[in-house]
Amino acid sequence: MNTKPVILVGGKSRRFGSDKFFLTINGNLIFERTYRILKDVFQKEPVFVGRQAPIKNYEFIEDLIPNLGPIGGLYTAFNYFNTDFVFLTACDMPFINREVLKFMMENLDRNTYACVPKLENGYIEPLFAFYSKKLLPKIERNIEVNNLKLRSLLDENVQYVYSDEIKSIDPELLTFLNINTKNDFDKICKILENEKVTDFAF
Ligand SMILES: Nc1nc2c(ncn2[C@@H]2O[C@H](COP(=O)(O)OP(=O)(O)OP(=O)(O)O)[C@@H](O)[C@H]2O)c(=O)[nH]1
Repeated sequence: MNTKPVILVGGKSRRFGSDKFFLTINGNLIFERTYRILKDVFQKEPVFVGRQAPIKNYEFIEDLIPNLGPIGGLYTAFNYFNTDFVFLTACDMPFINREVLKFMMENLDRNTYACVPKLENGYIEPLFAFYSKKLLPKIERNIEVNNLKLRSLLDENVQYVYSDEIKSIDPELLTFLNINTKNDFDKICKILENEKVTDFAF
């Protein structure tokens, strides 16, 4: 199935306090790791959505409507790319797991509107998920009424990938860790020190 991989980079990093896009771990930019995994799995260039290009050699597109949050990035991507699906992820998730992504891609139901991880506590992970182009009219309606939660797109025809399946690949569900605050960043550095992450080669 034709999928465009998208890395969201339009956030304000208010809680973190400085631009998360340029965040490095052990001297390596997090987004470069994400980019490489997406490129390998989808066999096409990912695109960064949400800001003007701060660096060369990557494709960046600005949000068509600024300050809507992740749904604005999804809306922009569907307006630029005529693919069946967008795979949406964030620039602040340092441990995304290539095999989890492959598992989702290989099991993606072509008729679903979205394919989203669902954890044991019922929590879903809309920033590591596939979205069908069929959702575009709903995205437009929701933006019009200022309903900006990605979760509000997920009320019908959703394919869930459950945590027992994901845990068999990524036992600690590190894929979904994201960095919101400096505290989160410290925790993530500790996880690396303890070598819990086996797939963290840059
Ligand atoms: N394209 C785009 N991406 C966004 C936007 N807002 C947030 N993101 C991205 O969505 C992902 C999750 O962002 P959040 O942590 O929820 O928001 P943030 O703005 O980065 O951080 P806070 O200001 O602390 O909420 C990150 O990859 C952000 O770059 C937006 O308006 N447009």
